Amino acid sequence: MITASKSDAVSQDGLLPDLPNGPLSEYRRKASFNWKDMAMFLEDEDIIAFKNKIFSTLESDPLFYRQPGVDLPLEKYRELTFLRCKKIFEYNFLTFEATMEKPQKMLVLINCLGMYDWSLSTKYFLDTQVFGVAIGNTGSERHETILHQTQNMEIFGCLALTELSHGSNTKAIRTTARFDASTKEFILNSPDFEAAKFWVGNMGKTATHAVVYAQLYTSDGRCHGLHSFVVQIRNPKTLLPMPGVMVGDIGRKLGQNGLDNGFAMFHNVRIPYENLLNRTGDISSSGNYTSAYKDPKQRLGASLGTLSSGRVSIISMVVTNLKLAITIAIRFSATRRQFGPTEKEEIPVLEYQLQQWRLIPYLAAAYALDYFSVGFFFNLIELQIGILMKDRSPRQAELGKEIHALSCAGKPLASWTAQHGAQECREACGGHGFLAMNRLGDIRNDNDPNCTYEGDNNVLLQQTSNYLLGLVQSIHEDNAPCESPLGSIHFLNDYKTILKRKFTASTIRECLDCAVALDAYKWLVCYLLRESHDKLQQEKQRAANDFDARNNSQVYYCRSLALAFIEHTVLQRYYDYTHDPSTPGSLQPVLKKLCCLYGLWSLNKHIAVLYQGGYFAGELPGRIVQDAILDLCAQLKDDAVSLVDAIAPPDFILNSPIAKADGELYKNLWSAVLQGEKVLERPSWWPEFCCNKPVIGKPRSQL
Ligand SMILES: CCCCCCCCCCCCCCCC(=O)SCCNC(=O)CCNC(=O)[C@H](O)C(C)(C)COP(=O)(O)OP(=O)(O)OC[C@H]1O[C@@H](n2cnc3c(N)ncnc32)[C@H](O)[C@@H]1OP(=O)(O)O
Ligand SMILES: Cc1cc2nc3c(=O)[nH]c(=O)nc-3n(C[C@H](O)[C@H](O)[C@H](O)COP(=O)(O)OP(=O)(O)OC[C@H]3O[C@@H](n4cnc5c(N)ncnc54)[C@H](O)[C@@H]3O)c2cc1C
Repeated sequence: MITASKSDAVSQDGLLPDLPNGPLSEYRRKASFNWKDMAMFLEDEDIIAFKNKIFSTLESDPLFYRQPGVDLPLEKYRELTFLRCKKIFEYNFLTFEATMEKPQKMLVLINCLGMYDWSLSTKYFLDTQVFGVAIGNTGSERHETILHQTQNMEIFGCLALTELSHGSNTKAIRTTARFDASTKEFILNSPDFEAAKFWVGNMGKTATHAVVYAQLYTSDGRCHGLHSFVVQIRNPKTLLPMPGVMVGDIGRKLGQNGLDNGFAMFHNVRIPYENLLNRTGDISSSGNYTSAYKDPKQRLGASLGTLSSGRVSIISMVVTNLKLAITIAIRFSATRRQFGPTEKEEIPVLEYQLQQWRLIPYLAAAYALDYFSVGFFFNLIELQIGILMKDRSPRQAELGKEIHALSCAGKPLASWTAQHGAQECREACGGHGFLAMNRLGDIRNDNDPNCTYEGDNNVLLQQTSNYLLGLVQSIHEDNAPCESPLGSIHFLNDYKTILKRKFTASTIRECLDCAVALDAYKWLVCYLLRESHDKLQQEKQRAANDFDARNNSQVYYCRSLALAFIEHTVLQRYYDYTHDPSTPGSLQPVLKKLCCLYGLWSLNKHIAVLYQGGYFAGELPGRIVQDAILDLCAQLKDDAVSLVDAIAPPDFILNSPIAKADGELYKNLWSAVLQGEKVLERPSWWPEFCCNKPVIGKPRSQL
């Protein structure tokens, strides 16, 4: 193990306490790097100190005490989540000034609270950020008071776009907001129960205000499309519904049950006309409608633009889940022994090639996607600054489009990777992975809706492929370069040359250079772009309309294109980072291995297309890619424990007895089981067995 220099060690020790000795120590000794060096490379001192402050505050507050795996009744869980949310307001971990100084702290706070409990994190951020950002992005100065009221919890917010019968198809939202010139108000109506707002987080029990998306009608009866409005739905003094509002809770979900998702119907609800969030379209007091966006399609895009910030943040949230799950599975696998070369000696299950192949690629994915998520968040901040500064330059517009395209594929890639990873980790921990107290079930179930909310993954991917297909014309006209603010499409300028390339590596050793996977990805994206474009043209000739043509070009074409494109982007960014000369020499070898493993493992899922399109030929490419994956897993297995140590939260936050930092798997699990409520008591219904014996074959009357 390589150790830190003396001065580094001093600052590290304050921020990153030593991990306890125990059954994990052997793996820790075998690591090729110092986990503290890694932790301090991944995040700077200020961020680590900020995380420590959040974690230690929660741990020392009795309100945040919890027993692993305890299933609270719904009402109790909602109440507790609300009380904790209120406490987060009191702690005020992140002031406005601190956010402005270092915006990424917002993401850190979302994730730290999420690591503790996602219901708490989403509750808090739906109010303070999702509601707040929607107002900030699409409103104007006249809405500032509402933002202030949110910050000190005078009011509580939510974002209501989805309706009972429409979610993805936002154009078809049916709630109406009609301007009444006589009173200078909008009147909101839900035409019927199918147009009730539905699924809205915080709306079930707590929200007093909602950003409501509705079709705007002027008094001449013209519809100007989807706009957003601030609507008061409950009285903040009583939490009772406002006149004309029917609001309720949609009930128990598959996860995140501390959060109250709700519905609302509006019956002639009057709001001042100033409550229109007027960035994309405005109405004068006399009722004249104006908009800078003449094209209704562009206007729709602009009013939905605010969703991008949620999607970008979700990428980081799901990577956090992957980090939690993989920490649990790796620590468990390093301490769980099963079978061995001799009857006397059993080996940790992490020593099995099969276990390594199931887990270590997810560890690599956690590192690569984490890096992407943070960098991409900075890109979002740049976009946000432009929005707030009212930047109307072409670059700002292009940045919005590129972030939309990347987030519409980034969220699917990351949320699915976390979802599959959490399930693999659950199974990798065998039966103990299925015990609620070990938390893998909660991680999986709380992660799951990320595949759906802020846009269904499969629907969103179509936005990314649309963006790429829109570039085909410039690609064919050589004098119109493919350019974008973040550079994600620059490589398409070499489209024609890239398509002529073939896989040239002939040994496993050559494949261990990450550039091999990166080159293959460049070819894959170009190939899928060409094939998707051709497929779409063929379908257009065959199908009755463009709608059918597009739908029939998704499977194996546009969908794969969007995923390959985002995988390429993630890999390219991670490659540049791990190969940067400023990356410490002591960490570079392990980081490069992670990069290479993530690249080859992801690429391996496209192997059929690589053969189909002729980039791979013969049995060698497929074989050496697979052998290289196994080789990298074997090389990384002694680093795996230290790699999770560098990203794991403290035990109190991780909250999984099988994965505590001391590695005392059995002692911790046994003690958690014995501390369970009534664990050694006979059941209260014991006489049902002992006295009231059944008469076999004769059910008793229930009366
Ligand atoms: C600092 C931050 C902190 C944040 C802190 C986070 C905390 C995190 C807690 C999260 C907790 C979960 C909270 C769940 C909250 C919900 O789930 S809210 C509800 C979310 N609902 C959705 O996302 C609905 C999904 N559907 C849609 O967004 C859109 O309708 C679709 C599917 C993207 C487009 O549908 P369509 O009718 O086919 O329209 P389409 O013709 O493709 O689009 C029109 C144009 O607009 C453009 N466009 C559409 N959307 C956009 C956009 N967003 N941007 C730019 N352009 C766009 C299109 O690209 C297109 O442009 P052109 O191609 O014409 O140039
Ligand atoms: C936990 C949770 C919290 C939520 N919070 C909020 C919130 O705070 N505010 C809010 O407004 N909404 C919220 N939502 C709603 C969420 O945004 C929607 O569920 C989401 O946008 C998907 O819409 P939908 O449920 O109507 O699915 P649908 O659009 O009905 O999709 C159903 C299925 O059809 C497929 N499909 C649809 N269209 C196509 C197509 N064109 N091509 C191919 N397949 C297609 C989809 O892939 C999906 O599998 C939340 C949802 C959940 C689960």
